[in-house]
Amino acid sequence: MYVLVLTVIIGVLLSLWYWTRNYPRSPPIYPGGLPIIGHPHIIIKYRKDLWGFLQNIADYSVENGGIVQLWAGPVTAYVVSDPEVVGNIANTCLEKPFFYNFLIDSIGNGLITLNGPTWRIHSKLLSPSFNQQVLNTFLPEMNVQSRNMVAQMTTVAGKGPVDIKEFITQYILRSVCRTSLGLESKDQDIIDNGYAKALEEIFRIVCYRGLNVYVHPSCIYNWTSMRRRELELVKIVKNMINPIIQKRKSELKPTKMYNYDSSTTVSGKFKPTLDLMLDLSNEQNVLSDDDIRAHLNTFVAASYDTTSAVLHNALMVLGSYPDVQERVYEEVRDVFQNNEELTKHDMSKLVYLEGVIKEVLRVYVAVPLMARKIDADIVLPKYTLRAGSICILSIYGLHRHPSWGPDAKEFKPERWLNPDTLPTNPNVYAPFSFGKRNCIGKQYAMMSLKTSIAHVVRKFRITADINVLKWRYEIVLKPTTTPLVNLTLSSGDEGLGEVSVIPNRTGLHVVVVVHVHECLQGKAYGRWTLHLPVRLQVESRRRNVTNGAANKDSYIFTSTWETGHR
Ligand code: HEM
Repeated sequence: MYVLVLTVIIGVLLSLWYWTRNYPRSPPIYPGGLPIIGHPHIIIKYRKDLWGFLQNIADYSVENGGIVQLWAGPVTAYVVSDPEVVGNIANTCLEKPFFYNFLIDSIGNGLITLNGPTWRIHSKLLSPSFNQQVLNTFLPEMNVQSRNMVAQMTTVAGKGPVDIKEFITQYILRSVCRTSLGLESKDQDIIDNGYAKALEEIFRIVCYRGLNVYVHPSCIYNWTSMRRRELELVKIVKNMINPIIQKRKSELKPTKMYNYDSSTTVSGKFKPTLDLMLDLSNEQNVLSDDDIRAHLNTFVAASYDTTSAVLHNALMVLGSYPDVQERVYEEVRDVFQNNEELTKHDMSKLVYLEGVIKEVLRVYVAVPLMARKIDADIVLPKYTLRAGSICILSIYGLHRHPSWGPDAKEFKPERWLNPDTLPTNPNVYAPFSFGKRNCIGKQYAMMSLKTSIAHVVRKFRITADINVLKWRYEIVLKPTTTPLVNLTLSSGDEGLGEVSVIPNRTGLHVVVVVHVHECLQGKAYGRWTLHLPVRLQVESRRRNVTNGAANKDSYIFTSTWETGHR
């Protein structure tokens, strides 16, 4: 009798499973799924190379008409790389799936995790803090922080292959913490040593939980040492950020500086995002202290990993493609001229650099996947995506879509210079997502990347090889090994004093006086690119470089250029 009942139950479950998986108009199923359980065992098998597994699924989706289906028990997920379908879902499904909630427990409910009408209201309220007029006021701060990063990099220039990650992450953190929290330089330690490190670790824990199904249920997760550590970190973050909010509140109240117009600024330079939020909380009573803390944490967390990964990739790419680097250098030199800082007008002149950044974001995509919850059945020409399922949108797949042409996988910044060489369908490019929930910080990120890359390229010649790197998935794609770069000081026309060129038997004997920048004093060695008023052959090589201090802030370099001509 029992055997009969058991057989009937198993039979019903299997039929249910078969029916739901092969629901009429269901997309193709990714191979290897087990009845009822689905695909989790494959994730466990590939846990050491999760990115390899995710790439396989994305490729399978491209090869099978742009959609593929997977499941874990009752949860169905579609991986979509068809540009039309991705566009449709990004615009119509605005809710995030359950695993985004893991972030709420730790950093609060900010724009990334909010759903429904609250997201709509907060998103509308916060967008003014990222409009172009406000971003322009952040530019001087980005220049200052870029110069600090360059000065730090100078200490390792000429010392062979080095790891520059710390300089990059500090640049990103300091700029974003100062522009969003309004922290002054004296508070630098709070940023460098406490807040950011705690947020970074929280993010790592949340990411681990998201990728490991067995710690999804709170009843299990709450008993883990990971959760205990997470709670400690949450406390650290709260204890740091609450006093900052309270202090700023008390500073602003007496002067009634709340009204958010871009002319009133903290320390006479810019107005941080925190001020806008305090204004909204004071005048309109719409944001609580908890909301403010959640939004600030979200901005720092959302920008830190992403923008530093892209900046790192961009510098690696420049080091791997010397011709591209040379062209960026020429453009940057023309735009900077003799100035120390880039202005808002300079931003639009850095056309080639913008192409390079866009191509880095396409080929070395920072956020390769994002997810949405499907709230009502979506009927597509071939398939129906069922309500209650999760949709993984493959940005990685879009960026390799056949409409990019046969060279889709190649790094070619030139394609951005001529609109005719770009795909006609705009949906195949989405490094910052698209639709209504796209990245609020995308202009901020572009401005920060342009400024920092321009400052670095102006000062250094970079050598690296990005093609040796392998990648791991942690929401943001990161290299599995430490990427190393060679930095060599270069000198453009800035700082260049008198130049005398004396022809000799083998070529040209060049004597150059270089006025050395403050931060380079005592370290002016390495290779210098000299842009002479006369055009030398490309194959010119410089040798016999000698240097000696002429006075406090200039050096004399003498060198012989073999031109092959006389
Ligand atoms: C190169 C750097 C960046 C990249 C590649 C990037 C990418 C993305 C992507 C793909 C999303 C969609 C995520 C999803 O729907 O699951 C997103 C959302 C978001 N990003 Fe960024 N981001 C970058 C920089 C920034 C910066 C600098 C900030 C803030 C200062 C920021 C704040 C946000 C926020 C708040 C959201 C959630 C928007 C919403 O749902 O309303 N991001 N970003």
